[in-house]
Amino acid sequence: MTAFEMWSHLGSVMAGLMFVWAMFKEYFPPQLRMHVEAYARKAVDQVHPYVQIKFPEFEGERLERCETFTAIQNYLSGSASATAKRLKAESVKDSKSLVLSMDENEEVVDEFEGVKLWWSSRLIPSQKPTFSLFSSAEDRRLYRLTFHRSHRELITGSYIEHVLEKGKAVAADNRQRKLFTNNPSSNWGHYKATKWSHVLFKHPSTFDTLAMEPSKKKEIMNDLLRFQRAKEYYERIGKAWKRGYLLYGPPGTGKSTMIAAMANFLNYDVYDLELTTVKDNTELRKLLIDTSEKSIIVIEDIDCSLDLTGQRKTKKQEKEDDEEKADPVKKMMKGEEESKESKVTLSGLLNFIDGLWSACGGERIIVFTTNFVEKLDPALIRRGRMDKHIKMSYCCFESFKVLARNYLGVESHPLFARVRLLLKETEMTPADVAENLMPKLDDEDEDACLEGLIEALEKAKEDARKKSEEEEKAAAAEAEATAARAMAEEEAQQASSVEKQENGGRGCAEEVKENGVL
Ligand SMILES: Nc1ncnc2c1ncn2[C@@H]1O[C@H](COP(=O)(O)OP(=O)(O)OP(=O)(O)O)[C@@H](O)[C@H]1O
Ligand SMILES: [Mg+2]
Repeated sequence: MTAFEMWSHLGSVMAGLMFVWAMFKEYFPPQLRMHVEAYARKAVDQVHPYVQIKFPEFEGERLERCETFTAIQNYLSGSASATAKRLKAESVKDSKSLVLSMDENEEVVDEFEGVKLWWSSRLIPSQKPTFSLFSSAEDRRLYRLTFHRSHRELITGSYIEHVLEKGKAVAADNRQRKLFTNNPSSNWGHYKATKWSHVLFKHPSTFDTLAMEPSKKKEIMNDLLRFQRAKEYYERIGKAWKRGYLLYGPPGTGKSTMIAAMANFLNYDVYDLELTTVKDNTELRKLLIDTSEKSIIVIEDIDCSLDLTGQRKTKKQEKEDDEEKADPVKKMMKGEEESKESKVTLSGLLNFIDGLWSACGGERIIVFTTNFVEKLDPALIRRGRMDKHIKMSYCCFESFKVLARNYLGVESHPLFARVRLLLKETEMTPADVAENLMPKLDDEDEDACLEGLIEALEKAKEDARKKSEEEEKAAAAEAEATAARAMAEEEAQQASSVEKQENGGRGCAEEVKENGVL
């Protein structure tokens, strides 16, 4: 029997005595009875000065697993595995490793701000009669917290909150991260259908393996860390706990790789939002509300997903609209066509980023990627919406060194000097450099790979030189053609003005003549 069960027993005995006392109290005069009652209660409190709180595993009419219970289980997993003698290993939903919790009737001691508390685990047997010696599925577990009544305020005020917060943090560290993609809304109505489908997120990219200028990389990592730790700051300034990143640069410079590295660094889920399958702004809103905290919401190639640029109608569109009004058949056909297209608008997206998102909890990062930053509407990427603009550029020597370490395991090599020079003179994406560094044959060593890369760089340099020569030639030819056109136009203009003068002279003469006649 544990110490607290002894206390509980003593408490029950005292309660029993109180009951007996109540039976006989009728025989005592009221004045005396009040005095004796007060003394009796004080005596019970003296011998049992502890308060207990129960946290059941299931709650509500539908007996859903209580989040508080799971948080306590996670919180206690550390101290339970260190001190409890009998443990239970359970695979908790979304957890990547087993959670160790104390077995029934075990007890662990915890300390908070110098105050000692006791946690125990209990099993409440099912009410239904059973002949099994083992616990049945109907049995319910609970955690019981016991503390001295003098600490009631501290425990109910801050300790329980501390336990839940820490428990959730343990769960977040231990959780299996997921990559979500949105389902077409036509499937949403189906039985058990969800707005998002997920797979386990196991991308190997990290900031360590990401090829990028070290100072730029450090800056991004610091920015992410600052964001992650800034819960109180965002609360204080009254802003939603969110941050927007715009990654732009040519294809193959590592935009998608960077998103994976961010997710691994922050331990967040990733929601890959495919805008072209989202029918309208209402659907967009529903999807975004359905995302969880600690997540990165990604919209790749934003310039291709939507016509986010010119929102105003052109003259041609206005004319078409007028024609449609006059012709109902044309209007119907256009309606069908439009319904096939995405009707998510720039304003819908901006409303979400600014307003709605702010209302649905915090710790979310949104990342937009594009190959053509200049095509984007300035309203979409202004600071505040997209807080940080990150340019992903062609491979520099520092980036190459990271790739050489990743792909070949070499930190330095005599051929590095040549690579450095060539990378300064030509533009090659990290994706192409990586491709060239990858051994093509089993027996290809680092020398062969580096030589292959040098060859590719030299070829790229030569191609770029030829291309620029051709461009120069084309530009010169174009300039020549323009000059010739301009000269021809000038000549034509001169000829027409001479002709006019001649005609004009004749006109005057005729006039004079006519005047003369008059
Ligand atoms: N900066 C980088 N660091 C490490 N690997 C990179 C980097 N850039 C590209 N790669 C490699 O090239 C491949 C393609 O890169 P990634 O998909 O990230 O490019 P992207 O910029 O997203 O291209 P796109 O604009 O076409 O989507 C990656 O799988 C990765 O192996
Ligand atoms: Mg990409």
